[in-house]
Amino acid sequence: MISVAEALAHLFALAKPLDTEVVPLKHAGGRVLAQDASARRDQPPFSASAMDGYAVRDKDVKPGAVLTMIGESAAGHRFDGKISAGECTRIFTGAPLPKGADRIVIQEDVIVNGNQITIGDNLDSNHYVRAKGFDFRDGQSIAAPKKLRPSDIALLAAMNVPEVSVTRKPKVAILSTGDELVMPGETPNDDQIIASNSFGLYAMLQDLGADPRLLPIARDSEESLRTAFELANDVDLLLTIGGASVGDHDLVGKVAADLGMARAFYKIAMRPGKPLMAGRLKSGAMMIGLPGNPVSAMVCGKVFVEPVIRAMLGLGTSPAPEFTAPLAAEITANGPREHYMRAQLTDGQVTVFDRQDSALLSVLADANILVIRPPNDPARKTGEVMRCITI
Ligand SMILES: Nc1nc2c(c(=O)[nH]1)N[C@H]1C(S)=C(S)[C@@H](COP(=O)(O)OP(=O)(O)OC[C@H]3O[C@@H](n4cnc5c(N)ncnc54)[C@H](O)[C@@H]3O)O[C@H]1N2
Ligand code: MOO
Repeated sequence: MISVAEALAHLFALAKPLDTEVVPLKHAGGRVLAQDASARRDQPPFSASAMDGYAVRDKDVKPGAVLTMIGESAAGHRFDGKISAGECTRIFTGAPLPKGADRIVIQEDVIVNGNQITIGDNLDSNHYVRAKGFDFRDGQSIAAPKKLRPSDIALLAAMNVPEVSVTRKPKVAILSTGDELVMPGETPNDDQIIASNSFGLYAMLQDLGADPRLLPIARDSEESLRTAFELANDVDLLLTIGGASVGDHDLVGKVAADLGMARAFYKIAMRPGKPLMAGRLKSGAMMIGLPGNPVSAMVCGKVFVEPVIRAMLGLGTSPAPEFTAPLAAEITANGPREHYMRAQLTDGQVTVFDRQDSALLSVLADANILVIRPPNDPARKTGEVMRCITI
């Protein structure tokens, strides 16, 4: 059995960044920017008022001073003239600052009488002017690679960038295997259960910005598995679930090998997740064979599939980000496999759940972190600091 770190290194060797495509901005949220995007103008493109009030010359501003209004500057409609000594214009938020003006006095600070204003006694020192290029300059860029958040999309729009180059979404097929499985909503017989982790992985992949597809459940026969593998000829990654262990009906490894899969590894010193396998299929796609136990598949999704998808998206090769936090209660020694334990982080303290069987999805749903225990980690006392990842 290889270590988790060795398995990740194998996976990163298989997962190459995908090609790119150009998409309109409204479809770019959550995608990964593949080429730097540069502003096509200054923002604001002119010195602009930050408030509703009066555009004035700073040197004319004194409590009690009377200024004559010679026009108006509104957003989208600048005042074309020039302000001279003793003059001002009405101005609104976002409007271009007229020539000659270098300050806004807000309307709350003046008394208006016809076309004259009198400056009040309680002025603040703020000029309320946003200089040309105050937000960003023409040519300023957002550096790739970057997963585009809503705030990035707003910035790109302001930069007058209508479309961006992004990494293609990885196409991922999810294949559940087993005679015992039916789809949610179907009527199982007495010996059957509902396929679950396939749906959890589908949601995880959607969140990551991949393009997942659920294949029909394959039965525990070589023929059914072969047919299902063929349905995944066009994908970047095939995730199989179950049939990975040593039982008589665990046929995934054999069928994959028969179909020409070049295996990178099988079995890792990890709990849950021991029978994980990976390799390259004849089609060129990557395959990751996940263990069937629901929690094992989901934990392997977090620890292996998520970094693989990030690598395919061009976001680099790094494991799930870790942090540390102290234990709220003691825990017993770990066994020989690196253990990813379901736990709850509350008020900065970690409570590791007692029940860690890899069939317990309810315990996974109650957890908000996984605590990582190295092989043979000794018993740990309250307050000891543990490595954790968010789930
Ligand atoms: N003699 C041994 N037995 C087992 C070993 C071992 O080393 N020696 N390893 C155990 C470990 S650890 C794991 S993990 C499991 C993994 O086995 P498989 O990957 O072959 O998975 P299955 O046997 O097909 O299924 C296990 C379990 O999970 C349920 N399952 C499968 N797919 C789904 C799905 N899509 N949704 C929900 N539940 C699913 C399945 O019904 C089984 O209950 O092997 C141990 N055995
Ligand atoms: O390695 Mo298995 O995934 O413990 O249940």
